Amino acid sequence: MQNNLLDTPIEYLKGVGPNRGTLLKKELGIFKYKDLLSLYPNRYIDRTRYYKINELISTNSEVQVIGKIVHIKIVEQKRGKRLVAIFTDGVSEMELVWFQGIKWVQESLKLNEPYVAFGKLNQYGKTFTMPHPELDLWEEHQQQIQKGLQPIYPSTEKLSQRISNKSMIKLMQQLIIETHTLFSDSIPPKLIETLNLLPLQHALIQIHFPKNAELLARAEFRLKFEELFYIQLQLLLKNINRKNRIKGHAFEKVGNYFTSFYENHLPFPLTGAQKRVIKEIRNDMGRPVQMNRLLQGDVGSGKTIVAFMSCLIALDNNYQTCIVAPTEILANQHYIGIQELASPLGLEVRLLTGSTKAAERRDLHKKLESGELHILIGTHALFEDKVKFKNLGLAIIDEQHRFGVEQRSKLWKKNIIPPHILVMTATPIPRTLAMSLYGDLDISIIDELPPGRKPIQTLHFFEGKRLRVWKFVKDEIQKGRQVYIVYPLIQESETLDYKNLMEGYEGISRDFPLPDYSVSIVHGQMTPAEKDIEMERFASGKTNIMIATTVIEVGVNVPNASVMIIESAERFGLSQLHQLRGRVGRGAEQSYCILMTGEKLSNDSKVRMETMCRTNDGFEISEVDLKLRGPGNLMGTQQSGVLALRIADLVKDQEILQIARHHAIQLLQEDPRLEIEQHQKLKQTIIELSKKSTIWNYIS
Ligand SMILES: Nc1ncnc2c1ncn2[C@@H]1O[C@H](COP(=O)(O)OP(=O)(O)OP(=O)(O)O)[C@@H](O)[C@H]1O
Repeated sequence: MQNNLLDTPIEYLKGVGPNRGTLLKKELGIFKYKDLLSLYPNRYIDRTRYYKINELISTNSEVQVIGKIVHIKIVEQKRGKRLVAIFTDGVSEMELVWFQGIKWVQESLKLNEPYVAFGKLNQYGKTFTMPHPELDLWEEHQQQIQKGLQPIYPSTEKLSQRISNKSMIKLMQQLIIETHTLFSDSIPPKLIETLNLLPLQHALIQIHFPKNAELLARAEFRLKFEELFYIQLQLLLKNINRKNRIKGHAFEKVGNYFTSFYENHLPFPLTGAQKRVIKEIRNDMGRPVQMNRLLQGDVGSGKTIVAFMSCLIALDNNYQTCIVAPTEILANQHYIGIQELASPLGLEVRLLTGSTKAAERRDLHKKLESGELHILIGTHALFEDKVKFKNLGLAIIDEQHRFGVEQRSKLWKKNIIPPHILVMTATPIPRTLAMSLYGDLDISIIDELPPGRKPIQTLHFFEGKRLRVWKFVKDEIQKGRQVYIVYPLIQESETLDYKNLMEGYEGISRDFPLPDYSVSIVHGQMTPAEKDIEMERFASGKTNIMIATTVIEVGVNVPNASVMIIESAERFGLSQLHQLRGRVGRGAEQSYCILMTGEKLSNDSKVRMETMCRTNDGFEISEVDLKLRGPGNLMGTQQSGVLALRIADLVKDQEILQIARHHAIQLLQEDPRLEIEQHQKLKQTIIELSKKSTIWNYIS
């Protein structure tokens, strides 16, 4: 579809004009013919069936009835006037009612002429009424082309006042008449045949004006497939292009650091999954092509050691490495973990965050430039221009969400040959989202937990059971364990009665008094140094209880902490709950996660609590989260461009997405540059899409 007519400004369409045109632009972002064409209906109403009045049963459903108006009256009541038309099909009667536009309607109604009345039903006593029906003379009704399922278009309050659904249908009919000869397929004929897809022209007509449910389903499939297929092609092409275009360091050498660590200093045997993933990374880094790999693993699956051993590959080839984390606490945790692994090898590991002192920074910058510094760990402070590596060979980016792409590319600019990139995610991402958001990256998954872990037991308690929970906590502390208690808010919300952290702190200090118990507290309003001191007190076992807000959500590693209590758990999203729970279960002891909530829970909250109690599998949890919250919310707004799908839905259309990805991969295996004749049209479409696509900008 690349004819100029489809690029015509929408106001030129017959029936639109400047005023409606402005509204369409403002309210629905429809600027051109082609934008209107892809305004797909929200739903459809079956207008193939005509009801007799004595067949009507349920109210609030939309029905159409054939009959004649035999009498019109105006009824005056305190609340105002209404126009009532008695409508009969020869056997029974019902009432058509108008509260507005009474004069105009009254003048236009014709007595004893056959009409089709369509609308929602109400019932008063035994009488059915239809307020503000869509009323067509039978003769006109028959002439309308549209007789199957009637589309209901997305609208807004403002728009519906000026363009009714009926007018929208007329506009769409007009548009299709004018443009349908221009729709031509970009999907290669072979694929259309393999998947038995409706040709584009049919699909577009059927999506707007479906003859029947079966054709509608085929049209939907075709258009959803096409949308997802094009996105997948763009992502995969991006990956191929990058591999062709962007050189990388070939780290062929397996040297002393890696070997010595593997042979002499491994703190534990690696799991099969860790070994497999390290191999994948090593293969990637051994080739003269930039690595762009996503490392996914559930909480506690052991990503840190994989990250560290990847660093060793670069270091063995005389290149530096860095690890970037989204928060200071997380950067700090990485620093502690990596430092511990690195110390037997005599590596220089440093931490750079917003709170690093000037003198420390100066020293760090110097060592970074001279190459004395091997592994730099930090926050986004690492992206500042002043930070200059001698030779950065690998950048590991720990992300909660896919953000910071521009910043990431800043790292590249620091080198002529860009570093290999390993993106780590703290939260498992549902497969479909991973395929869409990270479809341009190669993916490694650690799908196995270290051995000997006892699954965390998760229990949900209502507030009323508080004493029982406290008794349990005391017993666990008695056994030498440590406990986290997490609160959602720092300051009391005016509107909602949630636990306040400080109040909680006071309460807990009372319920768990010195000298038998000691309590640490960490929250967002403390300085990083204050947080560190408190974390350290807890980590070293000086305190038994850590009270915190979600600052401890990711990255905290205190194996002796075996109880996690989450207060007002209904306030947290699923992935947050799962992350918090992941702070326990890191040692050999049986661990517990206790979800405390108020008595009244929304349905969503119930599902969240049930899911948490049912499973420890982060991937399963992220699927439920995706269903509850939708892709946009799940991944943050930054991705809205990528996820602004016109017809497909990443939750409901997972199967179609997989088919689309499969065929996109297959097609590019045969023809990685889209060079063969039958793919030219497709190539053109993809180029056009990529020009304006947020996907493209977003990834580069
Ligand atoms: N193969 C293994 N065998 C035994 N213990 C392991 C193994 N791999 C990692 N661990 C231990 O498991 C714990 C969790 O590992 P790590 O901190 O790397 O997890 P993670 O994947 O980064 O999770 P999170 O994102 O929750 O921090 C650590 O205490 C680590 O020492």
